Amino acid sequence: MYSNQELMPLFPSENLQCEEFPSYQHIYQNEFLSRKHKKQKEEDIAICVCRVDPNNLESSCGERCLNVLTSTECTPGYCPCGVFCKNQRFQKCQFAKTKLVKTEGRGWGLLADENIKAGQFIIEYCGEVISWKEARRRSQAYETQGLKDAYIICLNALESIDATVKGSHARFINHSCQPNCETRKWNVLGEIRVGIFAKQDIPVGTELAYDYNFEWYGGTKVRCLCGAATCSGFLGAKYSVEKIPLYDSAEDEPSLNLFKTVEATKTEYVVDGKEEYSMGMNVSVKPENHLDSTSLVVQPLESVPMEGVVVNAIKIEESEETKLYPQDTQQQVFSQNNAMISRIRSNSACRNYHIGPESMPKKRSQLKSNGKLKHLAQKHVDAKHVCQLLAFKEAQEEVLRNEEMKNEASTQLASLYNDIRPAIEEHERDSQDSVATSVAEKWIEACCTKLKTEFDLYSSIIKNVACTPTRKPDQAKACDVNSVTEVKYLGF
Ligand SMILES: C[S@@+](CC[C@H](N)C(=O)[O-])C[C@H]1O[C@@H](n2cnc3c(N)ncnc32)[C@H](O)[C@@H]1O
Repeated sequence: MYSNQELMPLFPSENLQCEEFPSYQHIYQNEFLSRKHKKQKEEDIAICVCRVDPNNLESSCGERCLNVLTSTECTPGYCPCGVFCKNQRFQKCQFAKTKLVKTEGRGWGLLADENIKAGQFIIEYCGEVISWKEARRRSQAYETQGLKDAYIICLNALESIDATVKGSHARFINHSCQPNCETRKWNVLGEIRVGIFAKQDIPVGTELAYDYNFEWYGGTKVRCLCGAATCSGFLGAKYSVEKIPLYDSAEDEPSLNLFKTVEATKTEYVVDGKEEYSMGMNVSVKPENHLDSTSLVVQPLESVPMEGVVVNAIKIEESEETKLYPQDTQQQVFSQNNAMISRIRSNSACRNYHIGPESMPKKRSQLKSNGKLKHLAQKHVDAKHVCQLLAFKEAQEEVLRNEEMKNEASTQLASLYNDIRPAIEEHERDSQDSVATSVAEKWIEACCTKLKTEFDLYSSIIKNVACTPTRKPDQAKACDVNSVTEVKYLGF
């Protein structure tokens, strides 16, 4: 942490007329460059169950409010606490008092101008909301222009906030490896916003700092002057930007067919005759209350057309095996059709749902020991082919019945996909953060039905293959697999 002596408060933040002072435009809310600000749909509004306590008005929508617990601000007009609601801090710009200071070696910084309590919302990190691609372009351009300070942080998997040209005072908060603040993401009227929150009680006059390693899209490596005993040496930190994994908590591992692989890199430097190193950067943001850490703030590959919508790079091996496991035509259409593995963050809990015909998480078993992907083509047993091998009519009928149910569920899922595609795509374009809960629920239900019917089919096949007498392969081949009734029962 910085001692007060190291800091030189020059003037209160409202007095920005100073020759030295960097030129930027002060803004009070994010400006969206590549899309419109999202309009919250009524069905997506999360309404808490808080009640106003007439004896304690300050307690309305406190820490036990359902919305607060899920890092969602209450929507005016919908909150049962009405004007007494305390959960609209971003919306009402309820910032702590801060002051700009000139630091030694670290440019400008932001100081607490009042005692701040642990957990308190301090200020919103505002700027221009841009795509990751634009962030990368700008970052390189700023570097080329020789800009020393970097102001781009991650907002979500596809977007960043750039406070270089336009921003709030949060742009002046410096990095510390032992920070007194942290960034948290909040859902405010359907948009994700980044706030700086106190990690601990912060006495007036203390410089505010958070750990950039979780946030920052810095360009060149900068020697860290935070002075902390645990200082990592450089800003921009644990993983190099180019090698950030796209981590999806639902899959519990980086998905290799979608994103670049992770490699913690170590970049070596010689500083003051000593060899030092920095490690790459991590860019996740902790949600309020640390309920989970599903925020995905990573760099998608160029080839990913939009968030979560990927061309499934499935390689189908041509072999005898494919006769027994022909690809389900629907599955193929889906795969070729940019199978959508969409990340839907529910309004409330930053949970991730997968939406899309190929919605099943990839299992660890898909990885060979050498780290390469096994062929990911999902195998679908040809039930009719299996029936050829079964000797009993009952067994064949059971398998075929289950197959029919599975096919029905697949067809339903396919038609539902077409029904909800516009809704999904609209949301993907608008924010990549939320899809109407009703859409997600419909989809999840259909996915579950399909999974259940698949399970029933495969378990009936396993059961019957294990328990029913089977035919010899040559006898089986002679049968007409399209009609069960024509199968001759040989009865072993
Ligand atoms: C978001 S800006 C912070 C405000 C900046 N100091 C200014 O004057 O505008 C980030 C930049 O501040 C500088 N900086 C922040 N923390 C630092 C630290 N601990 N050590 C050295 N430089 C730091 C780096 O130049 C970094 O690119």
